[in-house]
Amino acid sequence: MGPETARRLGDLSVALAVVWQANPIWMLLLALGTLALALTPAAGLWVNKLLLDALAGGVQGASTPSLVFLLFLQAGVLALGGLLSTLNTALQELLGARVQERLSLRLFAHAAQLPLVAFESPQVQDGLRNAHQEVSGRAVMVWANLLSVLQAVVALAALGGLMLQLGPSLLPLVLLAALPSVLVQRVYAAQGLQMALEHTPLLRLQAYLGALLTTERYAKEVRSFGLERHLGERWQDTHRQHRQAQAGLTTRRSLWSGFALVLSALLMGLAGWGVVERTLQGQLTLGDVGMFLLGASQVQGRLTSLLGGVVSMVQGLTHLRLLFGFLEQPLPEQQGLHEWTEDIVEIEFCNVSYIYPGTGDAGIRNMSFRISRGESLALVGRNGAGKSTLVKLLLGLYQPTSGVIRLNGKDATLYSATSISQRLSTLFQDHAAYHLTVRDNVMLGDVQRPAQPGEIHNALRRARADFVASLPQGIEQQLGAAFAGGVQLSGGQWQRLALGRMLYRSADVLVLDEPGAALDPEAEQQLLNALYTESSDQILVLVSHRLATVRQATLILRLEKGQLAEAGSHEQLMAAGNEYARLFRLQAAGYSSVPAGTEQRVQQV
Ligand SMILES: Nc1ncnc2c1ncn2[C@@H]1O[C@H](COP(=O)(O)OP(=O)(O)OP(=O)(O)O)[C@@H](O)[C@H]1O
Repeated sequence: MGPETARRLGDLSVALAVVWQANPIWMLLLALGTLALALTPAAGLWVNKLLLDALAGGVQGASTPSLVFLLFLQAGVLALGGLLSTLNTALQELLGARVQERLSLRLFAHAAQLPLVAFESPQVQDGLRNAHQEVSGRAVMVWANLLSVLQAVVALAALGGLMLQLGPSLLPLVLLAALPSVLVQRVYAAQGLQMALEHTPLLRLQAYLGALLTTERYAKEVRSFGLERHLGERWQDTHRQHRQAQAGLTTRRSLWSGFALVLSALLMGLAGWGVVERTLQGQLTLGDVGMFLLGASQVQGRLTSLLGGVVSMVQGLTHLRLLFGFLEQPLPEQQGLHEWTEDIVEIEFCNVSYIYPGTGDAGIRNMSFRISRGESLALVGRNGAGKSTLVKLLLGLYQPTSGVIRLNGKDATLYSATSISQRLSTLFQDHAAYHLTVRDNVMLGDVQRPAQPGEIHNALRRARADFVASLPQGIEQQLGAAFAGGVQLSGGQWQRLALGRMLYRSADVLVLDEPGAALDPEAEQQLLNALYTESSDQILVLVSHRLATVRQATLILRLEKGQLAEAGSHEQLMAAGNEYARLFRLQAAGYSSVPAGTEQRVQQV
């Protein structure tokens, strides 16, 4: 057995185990129903032959009751087949939904454990997209395909037995006639899958462009920049590329299928001529002719199902490999890592560098500093200086390329990232706006503890989210445009909720990346003043471009091109008189001076 076959068999057993775990009784019922269904074509055919022979005999005086009995028997076989098909379809749907649920949860759990840096890679995004598509009923389909193969084998054996009664050469001819179509199906199914895989990045781009045109998040910008047509054309371009490739495949498949059908009709004609000849010679009855005519197409149908079932099963397993391959991807080593259980009272970066994979030198280099409980750290610097990268390292979202991050003097890499992150709480620059209720937006900050209304109100009060009181349904108010009854908030209001979420979590370290992004300067100053005083038993980390808001920080780090350019308190940095001092004076002058003539113009307005 080759490695490819061995892997397929391995995948088959995993797929069947998944279905079994979803519901073993339904799985067995489906097997029983399918095998019972396998016997109905031969039974129908045999009753049909008896009926035709009885009718032919009737001319010479066959009994009416036996004819009626045979008619009822035929209707009964038909009805049984229909019932079994309906039952099987229902079982497949029910099983499919259960399997989808279980596999989706496994996929989400796996994706959640992937390191952020893997998540940011386009290859992983492609893999995730492909894997996500396969969680639907694919595993159940593989089981159904396997059953349909068994069903076809049983049905073929029964039908073949009947056909052999008509002569030895008929069955091989009929079987041969089904082969060309199956071969064409096999070849083009493989090519279709290959194309789907090659087109994954293109299809993801297409879906992304479609989302830009249809989701509320981008609607504002798309309209104000008039991007509808431009984005629509780019979407159409990706769609056209995929459509053209697909059209080529469809055309070739259709031509070959047509050719296969003609070949198959010729072979069937040959077999039919044999039956007619023997009937004319009196060797076969009218019932036998009827049995051949119906049976030949039944045998063809079953053979097509048999080979088609094998093809679909192999194809299904190839698709499932995309999912299994994703789930088999190694996750960061968690074994041997300790659970972090202490309060974090000190963070130390020792010569820490982090370079983004594949970028050469983007990231941060040789960062060293220490900050303790009750102190605050401010990160300042131009766009792209490395502030957010440093924050992500501190949050454990990235692991240092070199150097060590120490928490309370202990190497952070020896502890599980999840247990450390429970001690941290963050307000991200691009924080989420959950289109759920106000309560949800806050309590998502700590889903581990039961939500206490008092604590939610407290977090909202500390975040100065006073606007919640004026919402028609207070903290139960649905927010955003995604669902009915949602109230839309301003950028600053969403940010205050994100702040409430951060404060709701009782953390040792509070990290605020650009809290002033959506707050007016006064609100930002008030908020930070409160945080500087309220967080006396926490460590506060703040990223800001407004230097007025960082002057109270215990330690200010100015980053430049990924490196530490200046470090010290506000007073020390001002006394040093370098870039920080220059920028601070520049910003302060900007706030205090009113350009000449402005007052006069304002009065005129
Ligand atoms: N996911 C990423 N992959 C590759 N490079 C990145 C990634 N994120 C940031 N970078 C690069 O790393 C450098 C530092 O970026 P970072 O986001 O830390 O800057 P920043 O100081 O937070 O900037 P800003 O003030 O604009 O938020 C930049 O050169 C940026 O291009």
